[in-house]
Amino acid sequence: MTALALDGVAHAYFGRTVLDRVVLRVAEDEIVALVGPSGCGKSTLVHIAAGLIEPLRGRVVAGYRRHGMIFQEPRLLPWATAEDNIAYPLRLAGVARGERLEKARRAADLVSLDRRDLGKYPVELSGGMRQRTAIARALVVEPDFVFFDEPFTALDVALKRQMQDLVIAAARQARFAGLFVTHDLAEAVRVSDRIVVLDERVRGIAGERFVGLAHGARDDAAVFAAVQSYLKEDPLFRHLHETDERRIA
Ligand SMILES: Nc1ncnc2c1ncn2[C@@H]1O[C@H](COP(=O)(O)OP(=O)(O)OP(=O)(O)O)[C@@H](O)[C@H]1O
Repeated sequence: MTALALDGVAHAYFGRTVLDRVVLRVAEDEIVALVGPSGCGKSTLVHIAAGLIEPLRGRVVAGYRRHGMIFQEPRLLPWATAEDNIAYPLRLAGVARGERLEKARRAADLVSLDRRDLGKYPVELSGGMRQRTAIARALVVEPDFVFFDEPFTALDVALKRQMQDLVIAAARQARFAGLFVTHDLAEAVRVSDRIVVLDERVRGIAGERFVGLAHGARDDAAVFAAVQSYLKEDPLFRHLHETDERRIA
């Protein structure tokens, strides 16, 4: 079953084509990472896929029922507590308060947010807790698809690692498919089943690789070895190596 299909998607800003004839499928339960150097169109593509930008040409077919979205900044409502922020999508959907809060607490448990922190306002939370709150808000609607747009880029290395584990665990537990934008190849190897490489020279997808590691076997050493082998031996990743100065590996 296909959770998401992009067919011949094209987009341009002020007449400059950024994406052209992009074809991409995401299967049910599959997490696909979109990687590529800065400016190659990753965010544009994920925004089109999520329905936030209308493509110039082509179409997006959503096979999922409900989706969540996690951005680089948590984008929380400053005047609402963590709990009310998490429950907000349910409020918009007209869910009764009791059920809303119960679901918000369950989503908070999924991302290991402490119950004691749920009554705090965003300004009282650490950066990690704010991002956990944003993840819980995406998961509260029980999505079967989640869009991630560089969600952990602003976090420090240890926290980033924790959040990646959390996504992997949540994806397995809640069984959602996802499209995960990152410029960090190590992150792509850790969280995804398949890595799709964007290249601005082809205005779209240059190629893809399945991550041949079992989910339980993605420790630091295995991820590092996979990244090194992609960068050194696989021509598909050469332009990442050459052009992305923000690369971590
Ligand atoms: N709203 C916009 N108006 C004009 N140009 C834009 C707009 N958004 C993106 N672009 C341009 O389109 C290209 C692709 O941008 P996009 O943000 O999709 O790339 P990206 O791969 O996500 O980059 P990064 O990794 O730096 O976030 C870039 O050249 C960017 O400058």
